[in-house]
Amino acid sequence: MYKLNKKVIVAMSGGVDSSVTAWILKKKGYHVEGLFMKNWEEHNSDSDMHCSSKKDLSDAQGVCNQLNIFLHKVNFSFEYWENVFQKFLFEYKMGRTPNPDVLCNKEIKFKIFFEYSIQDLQAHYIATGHYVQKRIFKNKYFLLRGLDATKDQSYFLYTINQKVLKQCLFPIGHLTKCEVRKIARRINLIVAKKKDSTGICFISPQNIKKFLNHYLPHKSGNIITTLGQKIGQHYGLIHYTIGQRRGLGIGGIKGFNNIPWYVVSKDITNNSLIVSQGMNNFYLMSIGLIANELHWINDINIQNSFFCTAKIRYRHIDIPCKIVMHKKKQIKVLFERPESSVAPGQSVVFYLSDLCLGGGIIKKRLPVLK
Ligand SMILES: Nc1ncnc2c1ncn2[C@@H]1O[C@H](COP(=O)(O)OP(=O)(O)OP(=O)(O)O)[C@@H](O)[C@H]1O
Repeated sequence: MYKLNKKVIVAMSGGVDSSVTAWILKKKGYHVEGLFMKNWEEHNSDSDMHCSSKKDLSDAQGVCNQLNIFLHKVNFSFEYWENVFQKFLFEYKMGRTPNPDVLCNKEIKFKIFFEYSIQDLQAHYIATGHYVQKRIFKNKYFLLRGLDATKDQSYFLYTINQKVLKQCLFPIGHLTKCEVRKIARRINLIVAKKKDSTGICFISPQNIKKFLNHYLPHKSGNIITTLGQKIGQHYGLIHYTIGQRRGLGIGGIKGFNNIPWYVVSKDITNNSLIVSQGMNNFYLMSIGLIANELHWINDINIQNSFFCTAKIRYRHIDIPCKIVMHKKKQIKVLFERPESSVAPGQSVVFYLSDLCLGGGIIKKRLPVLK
């Protein structure tokens, strides 16, 4: 018997998380169908640049056969190209560090994937294998961090809205990755031992440099210190991010001590990379930031200032902070103590304990006063 005759479309990636998600929902009695989406056309890049969506599709199909559920396939590569990829490239071109996973969730998974499932496939819910949790209180929906702190993905989902959250299920959010793998092994899923995906949705981290080179004009230029001394050459500003230490190739320079060098800013006009020594150097430290493109999951009155914690990038610790209104549609985030390596373009996501409040895009950092 189907649970209350409720139909759920599970976003199946061919990975272990979404496969266990489908199994859990089926076991609970929902009418489960899978949906695999293709977001990238191979002819858009060299064949060795992208990870194989063919293999993922065949894994998703294999799991659906095992679980005896139907798998739909849909191609959103046009929408991905227009609404995610173009913005991703533009942000890189402007010297910022965008987060494609945040954009993909906002524009694809929890927008057109959602609409397609609810409207065209007439589902009551969609489900994904994200490590996040959902709660309902007084008819309002809340997004919580995943129970497994090492896998929590709420950072990537802060743009979700009430209407969508209402119809989303996250069946593995209260489990650890270890438990999910254990379930997969116990029920003999063909993907039980498949490696976790890393990096941008469709491209491995090893290929990101090659990939950006393929799409963006770039030229080498000078690496200069904050005092204007030329100390090396970079191979295209797009390849560097604020706070980056590795890959600069400028160790052991005559006249300088051995403290490591860090990227502190990019001078787009002069195509120069500005560096300074030490992770906590003055040029890298910020007392806060300005954020725009704000999204709040629940009603929050930002006219009044409030205290919470902020994550300035995925896998960064929570920073205690105060939020105050800045200009229209912008907020000022003031850290409890100065923080290193705030990178414009990244998302800043706010929490009250495990509750994800929402977030925005880092527009600029607020430097410490000299
Ligand atoms: N190509 C795809 N088609 C359908 N759903 C997808 C696809 N890629 C990702 N998803 C959905 O988004 C969720 C999170 O994606 P992410 O890329 O973070 O994968 P993951 O954490 O490695 O999960 P999985 O083990 O399921 O691949 C997946 O669990 C799945 O529900």
